[in-house]
Amino acid sequence: MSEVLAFDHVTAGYGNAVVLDRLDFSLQQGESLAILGRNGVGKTTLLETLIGNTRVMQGAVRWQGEDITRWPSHRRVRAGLGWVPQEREVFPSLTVEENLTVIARPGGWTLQRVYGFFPRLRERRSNYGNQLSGGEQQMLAIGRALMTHPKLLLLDEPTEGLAPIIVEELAAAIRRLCEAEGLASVVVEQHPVLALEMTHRAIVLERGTVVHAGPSNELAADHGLLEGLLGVGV
Ligand SMILES: Nc1ncnc2c1ncn2[C@@H]1O[C@H](COP(=O)(O)OP(=O)(O)OP(=O)(O)O)[C@@H](O)[C@H]1O
Repeated sequence: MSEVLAFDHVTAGYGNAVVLDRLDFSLQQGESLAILGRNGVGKTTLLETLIGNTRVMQGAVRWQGEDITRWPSHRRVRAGLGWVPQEREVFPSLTVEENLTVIARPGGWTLQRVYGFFPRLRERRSNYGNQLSGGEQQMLAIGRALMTHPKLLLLDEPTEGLAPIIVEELAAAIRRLCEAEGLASVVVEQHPVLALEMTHRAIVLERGTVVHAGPSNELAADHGLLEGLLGVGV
């Protein structure tokens, strides 16, 4: 396995406000990583820094051996970073099919392949974005990222506000994308147990820095550590 993504001592934030403080982590080819931590520790900011929406004051972000720290977002997307934002950002007045095709580029993922992956989107292909349930919107947001042919999916709280049965369906789809399609992923998730089920490795943030890094299954099995780091009763 080779390293595809690395944060080397990254200090980043918004304006003069520092949120990530000399943060280090790396990701191997095909690996999925959970970003855990209490509210406000910088999880979303880490994803925003990966896609190029923050100010990096120090350190470097490396993707497939290249220093992308100063690259604009669109260049990062072209280089294989697939962004699934927290707000889903589905276009409300476009149909499912238009949402999928509006930013599509030629490549391995076609409309039919996305529909094969999410049959529910095929059924809803003529519905407008604002007629979809939360779960369908999330599928559409992932489908839209797939249409940019990512090598790494960045998922910000993909199951937020969804019914438990949809959460299970989405978590299974995300796992399948990693295992069957070989996509790497970085997942920010409020539910640590679910996040650990979905990923190979996890890091835990506190005040913008990594306080724990290790295999997801080991952290999931260590209830005392999990509770100490995140304050969750499991
Ligand atoms: N656009 C922004 N401009 C200025 N400060 C911001 C911005 N977005 C987030 N912050 C601040 O950065 C800090 C970290 O926020 P972030 O959303 O990254 O944390 P988080 O761990 O994802 O939190 P949560 O679990 O609540 O979503 C917070 O103090 C927040 O107020």
